[in-house]
Amino acid sequence: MGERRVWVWTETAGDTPHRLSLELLTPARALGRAEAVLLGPAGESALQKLAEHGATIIHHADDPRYTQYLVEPQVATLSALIEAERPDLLLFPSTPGARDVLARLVGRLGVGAIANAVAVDYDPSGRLLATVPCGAETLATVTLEGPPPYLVQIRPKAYAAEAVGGEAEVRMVSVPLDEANCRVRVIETVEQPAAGPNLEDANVIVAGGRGLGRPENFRLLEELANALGGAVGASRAVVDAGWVPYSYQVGQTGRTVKPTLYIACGISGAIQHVAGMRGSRYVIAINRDPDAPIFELADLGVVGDVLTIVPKLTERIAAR
Ligand SMILES: Cc1cc2nc3c(=O)[nH]c(=O)nc-3n(C[C@H](O)[C@H](O)[C@H](O)COP(=O)(O)OP(=O)(O)OC[C@H]3O[C@@H](n4cnc5c(N)ncnc54)[C@H](O)[C@@H]3O)c2cc1C
Repeated sequence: MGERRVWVWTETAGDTPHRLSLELLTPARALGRAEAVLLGPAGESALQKLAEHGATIIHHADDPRYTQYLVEPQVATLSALIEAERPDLLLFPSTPGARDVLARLVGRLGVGAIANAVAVDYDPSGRLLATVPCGAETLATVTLEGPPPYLVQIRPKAYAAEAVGGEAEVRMVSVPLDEANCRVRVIETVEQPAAGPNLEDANVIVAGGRGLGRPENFRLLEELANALGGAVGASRAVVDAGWVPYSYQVGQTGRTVKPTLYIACGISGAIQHVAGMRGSRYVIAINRDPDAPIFELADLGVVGDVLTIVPKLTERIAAR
């Protein structure tokens, strides 16, 4: 058997590859020959960055319609490429766009896919193994039956992006783009301004839940986060209540974060919340209910009123 071909679905943010796609080049390199697929305009620096992170081949198409229209043209071209080249494994980042592409590929190609994986590997017999969290405490190892290609979507920060240096051959994709697939046009994109560091990049996250009582009390978390150089996150309960924007939400239907320190303030610790922050190195929980599930996972638990404890903590940290 020749070297495995592992493709990484690449999205770009501005003129740089999305950080989550760069992360996936790390397992791709470990499992075989890492190749990137990038559909849409991209500058030399984006291609260079992919090469630096270990892509040896970049399948690239620079037609602007790939980004002017939602996923259909990308899916049509990617499935034609897969049929023609038969890669062994495709890795997708956990972005909304990649989720959409993955689901449509499953329908088009009739193959299975694994979503939400935190690790991917092959066993000595060549069987694909992916590790997937099932709830807060359990990790399952799953595989895909049948012949490749296998499709696996990986969670953020499951792997670290590594600039290993290197050169890549850029192969321009020759699949013609069919106008019939250009049906859903992007009219406008609006970036929601976020204060403080991006949640996914933050080393410290101070997250708040319904225990804060009122939206105005999020100010206390902002002050603590500022003192620690961190970002503010939230549970879905308070996002649904309109206290903070969706961009703050941590959990199964929000962001997956992996900071060094996660301070959960007035958050009960529902499994859907824990799914998004269980990878945090240290967890401090402040909750007035000593039986709150969040304490099962916390390295340090403080039983008490978050509205009293957080300002004191901020004061002490700011005084240092
Ligand atoms: C399909 C699905 C997806 C979901 N996705 C997500 C998701 O992505 N993220 C997410 O967070 N949730 C998600 N949820 C919702 C989740 O199940 C919980 O409802 C939610 O996480 C609860 O938020 P909370 O902890 O803020 O509120 P609560 O569960 O109401 O907990 C509030 C906590 O605050 C404590 N408290 C109250 N007052 C104080 C005080 N003064 N001081 C200290 N502590 C206090 C209470 O003891 C309690 O533990 C999802 C649910 C479903 C069904």
